[in-house]
Amino acid sequence: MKFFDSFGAQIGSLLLIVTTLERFFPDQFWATINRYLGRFVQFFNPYVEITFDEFPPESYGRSKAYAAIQAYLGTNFSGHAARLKANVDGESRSVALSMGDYEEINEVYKGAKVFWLRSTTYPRSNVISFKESIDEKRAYVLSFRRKDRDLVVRSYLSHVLGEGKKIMKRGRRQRLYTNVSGDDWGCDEKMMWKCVGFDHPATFDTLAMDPKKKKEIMDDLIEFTKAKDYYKKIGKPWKRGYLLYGPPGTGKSTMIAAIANFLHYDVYDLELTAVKDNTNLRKIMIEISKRAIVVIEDIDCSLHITGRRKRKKSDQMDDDRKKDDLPEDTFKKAKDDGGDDKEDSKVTLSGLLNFMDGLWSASGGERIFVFTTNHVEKIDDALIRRGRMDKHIEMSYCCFEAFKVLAKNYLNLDSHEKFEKIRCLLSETEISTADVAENLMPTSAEVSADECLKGLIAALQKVKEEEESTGEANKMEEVREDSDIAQRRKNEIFRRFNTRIRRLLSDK
Ligand SMILES: Nc1ncnc2c1ncn2[C@@H]1O[C@H](COP(=O)(O)OP(=O)(O)OP(=O)(O)O)[C@@H](O)[C@H]1O
Ligand SMILES: [Mg+2]
Repeated sequence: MKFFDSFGAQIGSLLLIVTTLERFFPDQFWATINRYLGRFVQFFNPYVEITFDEFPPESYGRSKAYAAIQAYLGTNFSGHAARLKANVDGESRSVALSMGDYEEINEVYKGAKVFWLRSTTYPRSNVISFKESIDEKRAYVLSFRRKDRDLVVRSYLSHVLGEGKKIMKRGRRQRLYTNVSGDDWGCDEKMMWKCVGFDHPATFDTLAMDPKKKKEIMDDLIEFTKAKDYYKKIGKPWKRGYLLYGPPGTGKSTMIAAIANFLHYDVYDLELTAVKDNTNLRKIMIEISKRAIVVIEDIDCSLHITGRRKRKKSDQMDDDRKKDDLPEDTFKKAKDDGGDDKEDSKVTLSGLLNFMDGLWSASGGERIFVFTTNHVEKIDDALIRRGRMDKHIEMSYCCFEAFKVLAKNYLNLDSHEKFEKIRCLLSETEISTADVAENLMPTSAEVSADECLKGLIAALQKVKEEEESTGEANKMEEVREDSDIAQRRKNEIFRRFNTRIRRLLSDK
């Protein structure tokens, strides 16, 4: 007891001395003391330390080296560590293990003993929270003896990074990313993309389109993936652009899924309206991994980047009203609600072009850009010129070849007596592939393939009749318009003639 009393008193006096010294000497003095103390300790320390930060301050995004080390250690040493972190992949139910905080493991490599420590530094905060902070700084620290420096730096590190990359590739699932709205990044710019596993079942086998066109696209994709050296030789970034255009329900989104599954690439679904400005667009770009498909759906609906981007949105709405024949009062309300230029996103055409062609676009490589639109004529030519969008693919209304793919997939039919009738009707009507697919899907197990085809024929006939009646109506409208114009012309001639006669009479 006596010992503790005197020990406590000594600590108390020491603290008093330190506080007094702190008050009399400037911060600089203490920084210098610290530095020399560090050097002194370092001089006698037989170990060297290398730190691999998860988010190195001098570079954008998550460190690839950190991810590779995590995979390497998680796979090879999960049996040795006492505390582990588990990352369970919901759909595939696979479990990826990684070292827990402050867990240390060691390994002997070609006679050299190395130590790995996973460290986490927490931000200084006055608020106590039990939730994982987004500002935590995680790192792996590698320690080894000075004498092994060459072996570790030259050989061991490349062994770890190489093996880690291989493990990551083996256990990798395709992912579907979507960008988080710029406002929600807060101070954490690591959260630009959110992702889920990509499980879309569409493939080129299930994609209904002309087989010749399909093969052409598949060949183009294969050529692209093999052409790394070629792109390097001609001095072009290794990327390719596809523009998919056509009416709704003709398979544009399905085609993107088929491409992703064919190449086993991740899909980055870029929602441009959620990107604040060009700077954010560039930051987002840098985060995209290589071997990725960057998709911008309905590009014509993105503010500021369509062909007539300099016009005010309200002018555009005036045109739309005329086209859609909306009643004046309904239109006025819609215009008041959203017609003014609320600039949610300030991404401009030049920002987008820079995103695709600029210096940053080449970082990573092996990227495919896909734009989709229902109105190709509305898009600025600069955006879709050849070289930027290398391939323009029209997804048009369902043709007989596309129908045959659907019949095989949905009803397991290669041929049927009703096919001929369907072929004739398809050549006379404009129906989306989605509508045809809908009719081919049996509503219950009792519905036979024959009944499905009958249903499709009925639907096609209905579409044909509607098209004919609208065609008639349009013709009548045209005739009426023509006669109106003729009448107006007649009136105008008559008016001029009258004026001239009156002038002549008054002159006399
Ligand atoms: N070419 C096709 N091959 C196979 N299925 C198709 C095809 N086109 C449409 N479908 C079916 O119709 C549904 C809608 O198709 P999808 O979303 O790909 O059309 P889209 O062209 O992207 O339409 P939108 O322009 O409205 O986005 C799909 O889920 C699919 O079942
Ligand atoms: Mg779509």
